Amino acid sequence: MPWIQIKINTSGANAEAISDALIENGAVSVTFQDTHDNPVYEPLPGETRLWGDTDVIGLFDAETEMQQVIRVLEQHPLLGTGFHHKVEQIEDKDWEREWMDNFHPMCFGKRLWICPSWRDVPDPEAVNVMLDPGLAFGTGTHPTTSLCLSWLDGQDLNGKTVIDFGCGSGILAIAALKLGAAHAIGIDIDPQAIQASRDNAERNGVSDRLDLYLPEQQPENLSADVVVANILAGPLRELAPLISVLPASGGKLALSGILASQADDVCEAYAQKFALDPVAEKEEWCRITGQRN
Ligand SMILES: C[S@@+](CC[C@H](N)C(=O)[O-])C[C@H]1O[C@@H](n2cnc3c(N)ncnc32)[C@H](O)[C@@H]1O
Repeated sequence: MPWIQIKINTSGANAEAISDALIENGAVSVTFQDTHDNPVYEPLPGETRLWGDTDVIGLFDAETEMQQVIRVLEQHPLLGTGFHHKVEQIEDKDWEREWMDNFHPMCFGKRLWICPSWRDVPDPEAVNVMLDPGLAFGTGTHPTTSLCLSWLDGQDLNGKTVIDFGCGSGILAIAALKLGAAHAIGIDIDPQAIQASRDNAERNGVSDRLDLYLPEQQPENLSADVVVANILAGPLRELAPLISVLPASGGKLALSGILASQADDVCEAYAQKFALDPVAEKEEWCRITGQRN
């Protein structure tokens, strides 16, 4: 079946918002592509973001009234009337392959790389996590995952225990183990996430140091030196009584999945038990970190 593709050139900072607008207007998938086709995005030290010049490519069903979609997109504050775009009809292809071709190794912080498991590592001396997200969330391309990865890279994790609450692909737990943590626990409500985390742990040779649980299987009185939870603001607030007691006294906490506009609400739910750091932001998302009293 043929498809209609719209390609919009933008900055890396605006790419996620434009992707959301395409999905809201009926795109069945959206991919990001470096406009200049660099095989590997090389961020400046300490910087983690999409390419400066990014093509956002939305794929629509062949029956879609594209002129109507374009009229709606022209109302978007980041696009405007007559925004620059290219529409073309394309033949069906192997979309899984297409997605894999567009997922490149990415660097977070100073030493951590997330590498698609089907690619070569750019730097064998770095801390490399080989990842295939399968059906789970967590490739590193989302700002919330990226905020958590760069925070983990900045921690001294040597010999520490880490809980990854909402582990998805296992990306944060596995990164923590590769960065020196002795033991990690991943928890997720989605059995496919547990499976993806297990596969990725094996791929990275850390499965003997990663325990995975659905919430109902989770042992009582779990505690760790470091806890990361990249879920959404609502569940983070709701689960604050449970998540707050996971870090041991003096232990560290990082929360994400939170829009910057929701930061105050989430901070309020954790402020009693934690000395909170300044909130870190990336695009419209943020990360809250702190140390347990
Ligand atoms: C945004 S993804 C984060 C995945 C990965 N940790 C990352 O940083 O990319 C959130 C994950 O949390 C899981 N999740 C959502 N609510 C949860 C809950 N109440 N308890 C445990 N996991 C939850 C979802 O199934 C999903 O895999």
